[in-house]
Amino acid sequence: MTTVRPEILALPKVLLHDHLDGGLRPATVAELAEQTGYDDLPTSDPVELARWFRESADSGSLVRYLETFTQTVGVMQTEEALRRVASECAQDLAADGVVYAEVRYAPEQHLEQGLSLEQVVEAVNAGLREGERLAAEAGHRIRVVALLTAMRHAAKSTEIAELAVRYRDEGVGGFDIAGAEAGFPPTRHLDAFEYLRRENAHFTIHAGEAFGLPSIWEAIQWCGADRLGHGVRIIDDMQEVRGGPLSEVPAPGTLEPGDVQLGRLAAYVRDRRIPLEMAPSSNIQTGAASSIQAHPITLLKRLRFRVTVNTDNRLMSDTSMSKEMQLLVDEAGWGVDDLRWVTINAMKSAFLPFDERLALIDDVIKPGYDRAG
Ligand SMILES: O=c1[nH]cnc2c1ncn2[C@@H]1O[C@H](CO)[C@@H](O)[C@H]1O
Ligand SMILES: [Zn+2]
Repeated sequence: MTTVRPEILALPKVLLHDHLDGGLRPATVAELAEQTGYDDLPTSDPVELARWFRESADSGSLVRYLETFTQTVGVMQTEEALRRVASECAQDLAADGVVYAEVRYAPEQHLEQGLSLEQVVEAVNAGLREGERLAAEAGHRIRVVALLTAMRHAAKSTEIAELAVRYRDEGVGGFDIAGAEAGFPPTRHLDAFEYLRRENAHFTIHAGEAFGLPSIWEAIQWCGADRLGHGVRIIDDMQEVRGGPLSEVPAPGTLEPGDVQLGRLAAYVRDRRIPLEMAPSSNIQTGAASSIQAHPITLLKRLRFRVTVNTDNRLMSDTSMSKEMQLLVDEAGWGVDDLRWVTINAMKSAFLPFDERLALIDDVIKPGYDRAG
């Protein structure tokens, strides 16, 4: 059990990778199931439900981890449910000190009871706006932008990319692909990515989580991703100077920068400042990393890759931005300066216009960290 210290809770945070359908309050899952007639939940007790999600997601396999989303997606099939989940998401993030968040979800997964893609996007947007307003009334200012995800095993990516462009001035910041990685390379969706580039739109790709370097390479060099979802496996393209591949070093997080040599792809990712959206607890659950102490994020930070800290799925990992930060402090030797650095990294990497990113850095993030001393 991680105990979050008040100093960490008070820090301003920026969250780029958080799934709307991975962040429901357990009590809301139970209530929505009741209201919408969903009867497949393993239990309706919120405490048991919270444990069920965490334990089921703890499988060490991305595919089994993803099975738990059947339950959350199952209760998010009406406008009212989507609006409520989005509103609570914005409020929960704000209460955790998050000042800017990009929250993603796959509109194509919310059509089971007859909603259109547009109704899904508009219901989520209405909920996010309501959540921002309620958070501000409670004394926490937050800005939340939606990212639209297409599922990599499906064939809707061009349609979803068009949806993201259509709503880009109404609360949608960009596009993503997610789902099981092995067998579904990002190049399957090349048409969608080429369309987005022609439209000057932004996108991130889940890559290098369950699957290795080829998926990272495709995401960047074929698809042109602005950012990588996770990208943990980039360490497979790094060598220990005197030894073998870093992926075989038990605790790469403890190596010094001088001990490490980068391959061409890793060097490219660092040279081009490609943001890595890492989520330590989630990466342990899916088997992409073995522990917080051994997580490559600490070495990558020392090597000055553009790393960011994220929650991925707060419900499945029983986590929050504050908990992820506290874990890195307690188990990987991070200090407040490191947290400040990754927070500014994240804000620089946001799918928001440059002047707005700068304003949040100068007016909110830096003063917040200065106050923390
Ligand atoms: O870590 C992850 N890797 C890949 N896919 C994911 C991860 N977390 C969630 N999703 C998938 O994204 C969908 C839309 O939000 C979720 O329904 C889940 O299937
Ligand atoms: Zn994710």
